[in-house]
Amino acid sequence: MKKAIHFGAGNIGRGFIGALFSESGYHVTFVDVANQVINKLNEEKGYQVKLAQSQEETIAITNVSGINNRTHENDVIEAIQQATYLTTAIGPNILPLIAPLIARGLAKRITATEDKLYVIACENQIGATDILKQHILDNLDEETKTQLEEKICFFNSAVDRIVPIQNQDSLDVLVEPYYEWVVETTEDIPPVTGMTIVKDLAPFIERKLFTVNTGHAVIAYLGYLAGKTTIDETLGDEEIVREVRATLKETGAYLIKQYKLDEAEHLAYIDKNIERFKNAYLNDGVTRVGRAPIRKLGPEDRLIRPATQAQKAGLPYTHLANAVAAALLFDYPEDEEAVEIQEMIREHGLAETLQKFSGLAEDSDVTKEVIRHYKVLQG
Ligand SMILES: NC(=O)C1=CN([C@@H]2O[C@H](COP(=O)(O)OP(=O)(O)OC[C@H]3O[C@@H](n4cnc5c(N)ncnc54)[C@H](O)[C@@H]3O)[C@@H](O)[C@H]2O)C=CC1
Ligand SMILES: O=P(O)(O)OC[C@H]1O[C@](O)(CO)[C@@H](O)[C@@H]1O
Repeated sequence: MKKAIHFGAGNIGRGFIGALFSESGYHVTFVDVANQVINKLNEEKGYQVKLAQSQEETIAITNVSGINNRTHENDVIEAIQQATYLTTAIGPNILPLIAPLIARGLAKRITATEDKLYVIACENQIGATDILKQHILDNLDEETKTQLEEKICFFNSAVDRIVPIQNQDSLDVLVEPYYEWVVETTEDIPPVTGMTIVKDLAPFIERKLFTVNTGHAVIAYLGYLAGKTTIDETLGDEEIVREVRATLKETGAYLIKQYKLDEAEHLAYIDKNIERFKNAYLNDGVTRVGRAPIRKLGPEDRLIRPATQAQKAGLPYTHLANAVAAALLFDYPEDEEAVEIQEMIREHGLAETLQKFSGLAEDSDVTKEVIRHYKVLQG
């Protein structure tokens, strides 16, 4: 049986990527630090993926097991020897932490087999696999690096499926029915059900990140400010729906210009995604979708990059600036990054905060527009 090793047995790991490998006839070894999940995977050897929709539909996932990478490093290295695919869905900030162990597994593998291994990071981040690859290379000597280039293939990808926080007592995962997994390669690679291959990922990942993720983030931050709990509840507020659509028209104008997209098709894509967000069966919390605001306010991420790109192209970005202001007001005390932003604003002010986390010059037009909106939202 073909094997895949997947880092991160969380929502996307079990509910999307691991599930697709299992459906494609692979044995999936999940690697995670969550002992409870790993033990359950080894005891139950399967779980259900439940579709968040009115009619009940579940998919049985079989042929799975788990390894705890904190306590069983050698087992992870062994599993890397056996795998055809190595994937991650672990969070962009965790990639540097798992890279040293992956590097050890790859160093052993390239001396033992000519078989190719395909590495794909499935994270909400532009160039996540390139970033993972760099962290892996940083842990290898020059000779191993050269051998690695011949035998290990690294492909960037875009992953799109909404998977909310789950009941932690069960391995079962509730997911939205829709999904898209786009992988960039020109090679012929072993087929995986549900994987779409493209030669150039840039338009796909930017379209996805700056529509699905920008839209979702706007709802989360405005919803949080309005005292809402879930995404669908927030979208019951027509004023917020208008603001989301206006923001996505701004990212859309940039995407249409940059990638020569068909305008009508892109507007339909925006509408489709707003409908996806309204799925009440997901019961998706604004604090999950708004999580990790420092990452979300990063220069290349879903709010800042479309704003700075729009500004450079002479396109409007005022609704994006409003979204950034709302993100700066996300003071959820259980989110470490939200707490850090609030401390930074208190101690150093807004302009310095945006300079530090978003790479914006303190006197830039985007910064000025964000500060203007911040004052309005703050009331
Ligand atoms: N949930 C969603 O709807 C979507 C999430 N994504 C992306 O997928 C990635 C994963 O997101 P989720 O599955 O929602 O997160 P999650 O929190 O459900 O899963 C992450 C898993 O990684 C594990 N982990 C954390 N640190 C680790 C370490 N050092 N070593 C091994 N395992 C570790 C955690 O225990 C957890 O099981 C993120 O990059 C996210 O942006 C992308 C599309 C949709
Ligand atoms: O997973 P992140 O990057 O924290 O952001 C949450 C976002 O990603 C998703 O999980 C889906 O791509 C959405 O639910 C949301 O837009």
